[in-house]
Amino acid sequence: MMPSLKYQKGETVMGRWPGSSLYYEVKVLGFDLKSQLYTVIYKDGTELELREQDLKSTSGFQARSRSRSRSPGRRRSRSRSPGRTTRRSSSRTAAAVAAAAITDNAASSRRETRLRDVEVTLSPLQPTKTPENNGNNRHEKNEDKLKVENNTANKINESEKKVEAEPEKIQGRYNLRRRKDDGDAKSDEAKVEHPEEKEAKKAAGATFATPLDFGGKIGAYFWLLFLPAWVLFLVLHVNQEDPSLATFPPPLPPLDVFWDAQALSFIILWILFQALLYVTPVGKLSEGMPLRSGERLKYRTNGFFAIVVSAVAVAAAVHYGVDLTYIYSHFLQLATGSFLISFVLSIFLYVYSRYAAPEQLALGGNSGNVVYDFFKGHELNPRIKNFDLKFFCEMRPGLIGWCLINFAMALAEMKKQGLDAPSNSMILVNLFQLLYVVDGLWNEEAILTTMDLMHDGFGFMLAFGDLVWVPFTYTMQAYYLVSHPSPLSVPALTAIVILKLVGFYIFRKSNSEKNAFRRNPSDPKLSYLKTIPTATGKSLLVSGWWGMVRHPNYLGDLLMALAWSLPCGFSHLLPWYYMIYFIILLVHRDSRDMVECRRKYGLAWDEYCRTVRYRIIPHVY
Ligand SMILES: NC(=O)C1=CN([C@@H]2O[C@H](COP(=O)(O)OP(=O)(O)OC[C@H]3O[C@@H](n4cnc5c(N)ncnc54)[C@H](OP(=O)(O)O)[C@@H]3O)[C@@H](O)[C@H]2O)C=CC1
Ligand SMILES: CC(C)CCC[C@@H](C)[C@H]1CC=C2C3=C(CC[C@@]21C)[C@@]1(C)CC[C@H](O)C(C)(C)[C@@H]1CC3
Repeated sequence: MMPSLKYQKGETVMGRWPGSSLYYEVKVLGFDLKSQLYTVIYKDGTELELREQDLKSTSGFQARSRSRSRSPGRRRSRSRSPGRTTRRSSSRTAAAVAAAAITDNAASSRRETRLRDVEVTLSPLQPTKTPENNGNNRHEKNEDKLKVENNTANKINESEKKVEAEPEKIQGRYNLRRRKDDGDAKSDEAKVEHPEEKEAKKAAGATFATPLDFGGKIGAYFWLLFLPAWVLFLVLHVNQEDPSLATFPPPLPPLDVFWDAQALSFIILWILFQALLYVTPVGKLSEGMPLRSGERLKYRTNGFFAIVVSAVAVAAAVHYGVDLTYIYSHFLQLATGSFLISFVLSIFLYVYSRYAAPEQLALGGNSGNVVYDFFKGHELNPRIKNFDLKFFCEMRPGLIGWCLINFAMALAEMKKQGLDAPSNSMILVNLFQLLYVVDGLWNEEAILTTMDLMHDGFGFMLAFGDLVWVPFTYTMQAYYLVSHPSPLSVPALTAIVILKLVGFYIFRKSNSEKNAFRRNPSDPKLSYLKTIPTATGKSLLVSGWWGMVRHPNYLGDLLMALAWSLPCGFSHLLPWYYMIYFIILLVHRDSRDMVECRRKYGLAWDEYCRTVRYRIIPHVY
C-alpha cells in the first residue's frame, strides 16, 4: 500500500503518451518518494515512470470518434507544442508506442517495403470533464484527450506525413510535462511554475539515469586509477630500446622526472591557442540534435580552419628554428602536464555540474554516486557562455595535437636515424592519421549525432580521453617507428594503402549517411533508403550502410586501425596496441549503444536487430 497517494499500487489508470495527449491504460506498480514519480506498467509489459499530472483515473474517459483523432490539423498542433521532458519516462513511453507500432509491422511483413511514413492508428476515448480532469489539466482543454487500448492495432499509413519530415517538431514527441496550447519554449519558460511542479521536475532530473556502465561504482574507482597508469605504462614502455613483453614492467623513473613546468606551460599555451581559434567567428554555426529540454545548442564548427591555422603556425615555428623533437624527448612530461590539466578540468566539470538544471545532466552520469558521476560525466553539455567544453576538448587540442605529435615523431625519426626524409612507414602512419583527423574536422558537424555528443556526459572519462588518451596513446605507432625502423615493400605498401582507403570509404560514407538522415530525414537524396518508424518520431535506417551491419562506421574505423598498425610490422605488440584497444572499445560501445537504443526505441529496435543481424562485421559478428 502507498498511503496518502492519489493512485494506489495495483490500480488501473490512464497514463499519458509522451509528446501527445494520448492515454494508455496502465497499472500502477509503485511510487518513488524521492522523485515523486509513479512506476507504471503497460499491458505489453513496458514499464515507465510518470508524474502524477500525466496520470488520470479511468473514470474520466469516454469513447470518442476515430475521425477526430486523425484530424491532421490536430496532430499538427500537438507536435508543435514546446518540448520538455521528464527523464526516463519519455524514452520508456516511446518504447511502449514503438512496441505497438512494430508488432503490426512485423505481422504484416512490411520490411521489404518503404516504411517511412507512419501513423499510429488508435481507438480513442475522450475524457469527460470531471472535476479531477479540470483541476489537474486546465491548460489542456483544447487538446485531444484520448484514451487508447494498450494492445491497439497500429498501422502504417503511407499517406500521412511523418513527424521526422519537420525535425523541429520532434521535441514535442518527448513531452510528458504540462503543455501549453501554443507558444514557444521561451514563453513557456517565462511562465511561473508551481513550487510542487518545480520540485518534481528537479527530482525527475536528479533521480533517473540509465543503468551503470564500466563496472558501475567500483568500476569507476578502478578506471580512475587504471587509465592514467596504463598511459604511463605505454609511454615508459615505448621509450625502451626493446619494448617487448620480456621487459615488462618498464623501470619507473624517479618522481622528479615526471614534472616539467615548461612542458606544462606548452600544453596550456596549446589549449589556449586552440580555444582562441575555436571562438574565432569563422565557419558555420551548426545545430546539435534536440536535447531532452527540446532545445538545440549551436556549435561553431570551424575545426578545419583550426587545423589549417595550426599547421601554418607549426610550419612557421619550424621555419624559425623551433625544435619540435622536444615533443619526443619530453613526451612523459607533456603527458603528465596534460593529465594534470584533464584532472583539474574534471574536478571543475563536476563542481560546475552541481549548479546545472536537472534536464542538463547526462542520464548516464547521474547515478548519485560522486565518484561514478565524476568519472562518467555528470553534465551533458557544460558550457561557459557559448563555449562548449565537451565539443571543444573532443575536437580540438587532443585531436590536432595528435597530428602535431606525429609530425614531431617524423622529425625525431629523421634526427635519430640520420635520414633526409621520414621512412615510408612513418609517412604512411602520419598521412593515414592526418587524413582521419582532417576528415573528422572537415565533417565536424557529423560529430553532433554521435554518442559522445548526444548521450555521454563530460567528466573524467572524456576529458582524460580527449586530452591525454588521444594525443599520448594514439601516437604510439609513430613513437615506436622513431627507434624501430620497419621497412615496407612496394606490394605491402600498396596493399596497406588500399586497406586504408576501403576502410575510410566505409567509415565516411556510413557516418555521413546517418548524419544526413538524422539532420533531414526527408532529404530527397536519401529517399531510396528503407526505414523503420519508431514512436519517438525518429526512424531507423534498415537499408544502405546501416542495413549492412548495425555499426558500419565501426567496421570502417577498424579497417583503418589495421592499416595504421601494419606499417609497424610484427616484431612487437606495442604498435598493435591501438588495434587491440579499439576492438575492445568499439565492441563495448556497440553494446552500450544497443542498450541505449533498446531503451529509446523499444520493439522497433528489436525489429531493426532482426532485420540487420550483424553488429559490426557482416556474417561474423
Ligand atoms: N577513433 C576513436 O577513438 C573513436 C572513433 N569513433 C568513431 O566515431 C564515430 C561515431 O561513433 P559513435 O558515437 O560510437 O556511434 P554512432 O555514430 O554509430 O552513433 C550511434 C547512434 O546512431 C543512431 N543510430 C544507430 N543505428 C541507426 C540506424 N539504423 N539508423 C539511424 N540512426 C541510427 C543512434 O542514435 P539516435 O537514434 O539517437 O540518433 C545511435 O545511438 C564512429 O565512426 C566511430 O567509429 C568512436 C569512438 C572512438
Ligand atoms: C579513456 C577511455 C578508455 C576512452 C576514451 C574514448 C575517447 C578517446 C574517444 C571516444 C570517442 C571519441 C571520438 C573521437 C576521438 C576519440 C574519442 C574522444 C573522434 C573525435 C576521432 C575523429 C573521428 O573522425 C570522429 C568520428 C570525429 C571521432 C568521434 C569519437
